[in-house]
Amino acid sequence: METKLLASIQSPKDMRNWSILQLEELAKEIRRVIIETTAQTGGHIGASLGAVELAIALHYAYDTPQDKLIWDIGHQAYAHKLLTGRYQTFSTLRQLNGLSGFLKRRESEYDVWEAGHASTSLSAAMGIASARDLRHQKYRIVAVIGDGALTAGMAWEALNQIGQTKTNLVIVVNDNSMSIAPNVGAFSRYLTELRSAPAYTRMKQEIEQLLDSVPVFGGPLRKTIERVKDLLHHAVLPRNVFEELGFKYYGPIDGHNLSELIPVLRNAQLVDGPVVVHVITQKGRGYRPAEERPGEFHGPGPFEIQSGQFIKKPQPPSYSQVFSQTLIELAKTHPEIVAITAAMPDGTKLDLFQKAFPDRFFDVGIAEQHAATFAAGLAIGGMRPVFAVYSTFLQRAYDQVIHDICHQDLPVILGVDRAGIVGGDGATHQGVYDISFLRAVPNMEIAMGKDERELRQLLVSALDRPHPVALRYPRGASRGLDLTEPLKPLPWGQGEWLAHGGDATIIAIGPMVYHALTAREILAEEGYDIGVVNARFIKPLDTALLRQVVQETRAIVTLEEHVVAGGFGSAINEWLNAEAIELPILNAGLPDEFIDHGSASYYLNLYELNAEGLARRVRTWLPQTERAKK
Ligand SMILES: Cc1ncc(C[n+]2csc(CCOP(=O)(O)OP(=O)(O)O)c2C)c(N)n1
Ligand SMILES: CC(=O)[C@@H](O)[C@H](O)COP(=O)(O)O
Ligand SMILES: [Mg+2]
Repeated sequence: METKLLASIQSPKDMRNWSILQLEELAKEIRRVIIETTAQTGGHIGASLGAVELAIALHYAYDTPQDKLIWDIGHQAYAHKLLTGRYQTFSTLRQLNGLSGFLKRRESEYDVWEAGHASTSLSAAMGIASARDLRHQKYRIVAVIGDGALTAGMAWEALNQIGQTKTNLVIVVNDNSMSIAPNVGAFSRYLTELRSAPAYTRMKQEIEQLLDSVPVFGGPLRKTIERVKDLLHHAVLPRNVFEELGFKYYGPIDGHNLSELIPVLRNAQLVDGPVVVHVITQKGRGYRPAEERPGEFHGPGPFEIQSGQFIKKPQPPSYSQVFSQTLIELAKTHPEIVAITAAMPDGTKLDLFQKAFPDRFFDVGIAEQHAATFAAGLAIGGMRPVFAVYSTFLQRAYDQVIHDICHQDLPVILGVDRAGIVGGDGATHQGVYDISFLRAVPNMEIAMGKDERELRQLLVSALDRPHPVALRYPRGASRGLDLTEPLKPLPWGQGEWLAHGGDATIIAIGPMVYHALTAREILAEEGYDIGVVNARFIKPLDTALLRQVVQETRAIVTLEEHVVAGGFGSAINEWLNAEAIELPILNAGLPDEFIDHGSASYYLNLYELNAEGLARRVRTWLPQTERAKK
């Protein structure tokens, strides 16, 4: 791949005196590198291809890293990575020990803000701007936020403050009219209207340029000119929402045209007060399959460049798919079932439900907090809301779960998707905290089946519950079990004693049960007698079953793909303590540290949570418990 220009850049400074033609050539090289790399590694190709010119123009117009460039989410910032010294290591994107798929402060001084979750950039920018102002510093700050991320309340909370304080801050609204799926909501519709009013904006810019060209001789005349401008705004042109909130607005601007972008970004820096630069881009720009199928190319796995076909081994359906298909089956006879997503119809596979029941499906945008309270309202109104949400994004809605769903004890079902280690997205996206934070909330019931068959059964059972229920299931393919048998409920609150064992019993949750069963076999060959319990329920615990287990076993091992702190094992510890049962207990789970990108199987092995690792741990631990007794 010929990448002469890109290879010559060690830092953005190296391209700051280049011509527009050279920059356009650079954009082509960057696109090729993004396409060829993500074809191997997978990753957020669509958004990143759409922001190539934007990244070039920003680093060209601003004196980064002295000036602070903040990217919302960070999934669109591959060009930023390539321009800031990471071209040589770019092939390690999202791989274990390689570059993060998002921004990482430890990776580069150009990565001012780390994210992964949406809509944090404006608050962060406002915080940095306040610190700058309080410390009488002079650098510039620019935040890039997508139209999707602008559907979140948090972004508006920040706009509310920025518009009032009038600090110097530039916000680039990167508008491609897409979230992961097509963007939704009234504000998205409003942006579309703004997009289609270029004549309005041009006219306004022309008037302002004309007035700006009048020489200013001091205060009174300047005031008059400002007044004329204001009058013009009101008399001739309606002010848009950003202007009403106190921002100067430039746009809409072609986000792929460097000759347009660079001068506007430079102008924006000169304005006293907050500015919005509204930039129109195309998701997947420059790679036909991604332009044509932007949803599929938001964050795919590896693909074949020529055909745009994804390279996928045939696999059983994902847990998300099983969840959604089961919900569809149930919805046929339960007209009260409605499904909710917060901007993840594809990832949660609720897009299938949407096709089957368009009127009973709601995509509320990147608005997990609203989604949770909206679900509570639906429950009050007599519907049976099912909010399918990634474990990591449910974190956003914690207060709503406590205050709106659980406090009122409403029968909302949370489909907690991506529960466990997620792989390439890494630390910001791991679904490894939800047991701890949900378990603490009164009325909440939490379950996780050992496989997709149990997921289906648990969903049927959850429908009969008069309380909030969280059903956890992992990312990726299920086990491939036959799912043709008629749907029937599981007895609520009951675990499954799969194997008896005197030396120790492993009490596991979710698909970890299968690792426990294999560990039992490995240890059996060495003479250990190990039992296995499929707990199924994290809350309430099946205490009747646990009481029998503790009478037959000399030690307990808990196993979960979740942090140990406050997790499933902690629930068992609490119960043992409450019952004054003195048995040695080993809590196998994830440590108290953020877990970076890398495959789930790698981390399960590293933390000795897979069958071999668990067998190793039990083998070392059991003799210690015996010694301790003596
Ligand atoms: C709180 C939260 N919810 C959901 C997501 C999943 N997510 C990642 S990117 C994205 C779409 C963002 O759209 P936009 O900001 O317009 O950026 P684009 O991809 O279009 O460039 C979504 C929903 C997330 N990262 N954070
Ligand atoms: C950036 C982001 O938050 C999403 O695009 C996320 O990466 C999707 O994850 P899945 O691949 O698990 O759907
Ligand atoms: Mg978008």
